[in-house]
Amino acid sequence: MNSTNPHVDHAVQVSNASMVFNAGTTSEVAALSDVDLTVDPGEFVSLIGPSGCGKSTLLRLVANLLDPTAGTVSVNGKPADQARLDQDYGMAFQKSGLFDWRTVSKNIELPLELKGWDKKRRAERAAEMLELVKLPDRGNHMPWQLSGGQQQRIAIARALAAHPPLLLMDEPFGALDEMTREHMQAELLQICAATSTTVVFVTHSIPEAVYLSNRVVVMSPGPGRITDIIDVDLGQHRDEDTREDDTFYKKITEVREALRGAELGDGARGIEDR
Ligand SMILES: Nc1ncnc2c1ncn2[C@@H]1O[C@H](COP(=O)(O)OP(=O)(O)OP(=O)(O)O)[C@@H](O)[C@H]1O
Repeated sequence: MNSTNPHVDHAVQVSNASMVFNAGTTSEVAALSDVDLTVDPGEFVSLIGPSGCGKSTLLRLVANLLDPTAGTVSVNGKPADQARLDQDYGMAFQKSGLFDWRTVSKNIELPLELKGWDKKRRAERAAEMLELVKLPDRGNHMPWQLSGGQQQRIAIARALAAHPPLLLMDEPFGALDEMTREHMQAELLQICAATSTTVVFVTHSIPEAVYLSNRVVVMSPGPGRITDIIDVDLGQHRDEDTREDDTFYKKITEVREALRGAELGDGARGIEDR
């Protein structure tokens, strides 16, 4: 299944991290300032906040796509660069990032190839993942023959294919229609529960953050920082009825109020109430 080390206390630990782009120039941006965030193994944590508050930057630090200008980031108990080399996480970002010269199946198989899986096992897992994202007959298509939402589902299938211990997701469901989005949310939760996968998830949708998460991290811009962390406990077995629960609505209100508090004077740009 996955290689979560039960002796590792934290899946992700970000300590005193700051990120300044273009330091010392007229286009200097303090994207993150003094961010501390610890994510436990098996937890689902969402990052929410207005456009430009540093959500993607924080996720990119965890993925070791950026190095912080100050502070440290560790993943699975190792420095972030080592975790990247060890392929300790899967990623699904805003843009699908599929390779146009590989078929859909070959895209999904890519992380499995890197892990040395044999051809038969790779093909079986790719077929399983295509079923999961409800595109069972698209394996031999090229990515550019699919719609934007379908490409995004394939990117999610690829991120999940190797059942990595950690998933880093940046608005992965943003391009999907509402029904597919809710279906993917439910599937993601099931997979994560079955495989004890930890998830750090960036979203603009308050209900999505509340439905999925154990904790919702609220951020604010100028410079990007964490202003609130809200615990959510909707139980293990969330289903469609969960979305009608009083607790669900209460938590949505709590997150909305935390965002308002974080954004006083900055408006609620980019936050969806759906
Ligand atoms: N490579 C970069 N070079 C310079 N500035 C950057 C770079 N990447 C991000 N920034 C700046 O850092 C700040 C945080 O950006 P980031 O993309 O992390 O925000 P976000 O909260 O994910 O926004 P959105 O919700 O719009 O996706 C922004 O002001 C952005 O312009």
